[in-house]
Amino acid sequence: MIEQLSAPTRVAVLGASGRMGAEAVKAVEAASDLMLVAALGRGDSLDQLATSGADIVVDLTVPESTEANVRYAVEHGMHAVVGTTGWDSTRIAALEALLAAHPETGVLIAPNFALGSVLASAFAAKASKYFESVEIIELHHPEKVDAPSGTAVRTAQLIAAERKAADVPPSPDATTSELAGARGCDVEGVRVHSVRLRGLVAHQEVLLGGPGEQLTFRHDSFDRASFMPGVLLGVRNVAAHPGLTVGLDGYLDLGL
Ligand SMILES: NC(=O)C1=CN([C@@H]2O[C@H](COP(=O)(O)OP(=O)(O)OC[C@H]3O[C@@H](n4cnc5c(N)ncnc54)[C@H](O)[C@@H]3O)[C@@H](O)[C@H]2O)C=CC1
Ligand SMILES: O=C(O)C1=N[C@H](C(=O)O)C[C@H](O)C1
Repeated sequence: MIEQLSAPTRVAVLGASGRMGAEAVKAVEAASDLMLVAALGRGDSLDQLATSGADIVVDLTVPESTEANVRYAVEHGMHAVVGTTGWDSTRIAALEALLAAHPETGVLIAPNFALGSVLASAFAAKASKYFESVEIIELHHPEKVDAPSGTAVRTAQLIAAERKAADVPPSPDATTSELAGARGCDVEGVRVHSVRLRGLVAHQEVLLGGPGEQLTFRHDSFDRASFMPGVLLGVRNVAAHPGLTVGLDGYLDLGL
């Protein structure tokens, strides 16, 4: 009997010469169920996506271009797995409207593809309602162009939602005099501090404080290889999840 093999999923990577894109190209090439059909960089025409016959576009570019890239993919019937930062509420709303007109298309926006990071953020959010105080410290390599990190914004949003649902008051803070930036920035009521330091890749601590105790959730990506299992998970699952999914946890069974 001849075994019927299913055709590999055709994948295009945008931002293929970047730190993440280059790693994603290698990961797709190494996966026997996937076929890399396009690897595009800045200045390449998006029409190469359509001519490549890609089923799925992986966007690892820059905040200025990611929205147009994803719009092109959706309008041309391709699913998208997006790691690029910069997806604020206005962009998300516009993408949701676009997807409503393309109900069979899936888009995953994953602020962080590292499974440990996704877990740390989810656990920290769940725990945060039991503590008076919460602050986030994110630490990254000095080439990073945006601050705070997309992961920190997402973590703060998850924390804020948990604390709001549980009627937890704002974190106590008596500061009345401040050198600008000393207390970080405010993301939905959560203070976020950004460190940029040579030698780092991507790291985050969520500090939870209560009377006489502290609980810290820390995650470290020491290498961009840490993001690749999540990228592949996204690529393999996005077609089965039409509409917009924000956060890789949407494809995981965290039981939280
Ligand atoms: N979700 C996640 O787990 C992770 C997300 N990121 C995010 O991914 C993005 C990329 O990060 P890096 O690879 O470190 O940056 P990078 O600067 O090394 O790479 C970005 C690449 O995109 C290219 N590019 C810019 N505009 C383009 C366009 N219109 N079409 C095709 N290519 C274009 C640039 O020339 C560059 O090669 C950032 O937003 C970063 O925050 C980074 C690491 C992990
Ligand atoms: O630019 C980076 O490097 C990273 N960007 C993402 C973010 O902003 O959260 C994910 C990870 O932290 C690495």
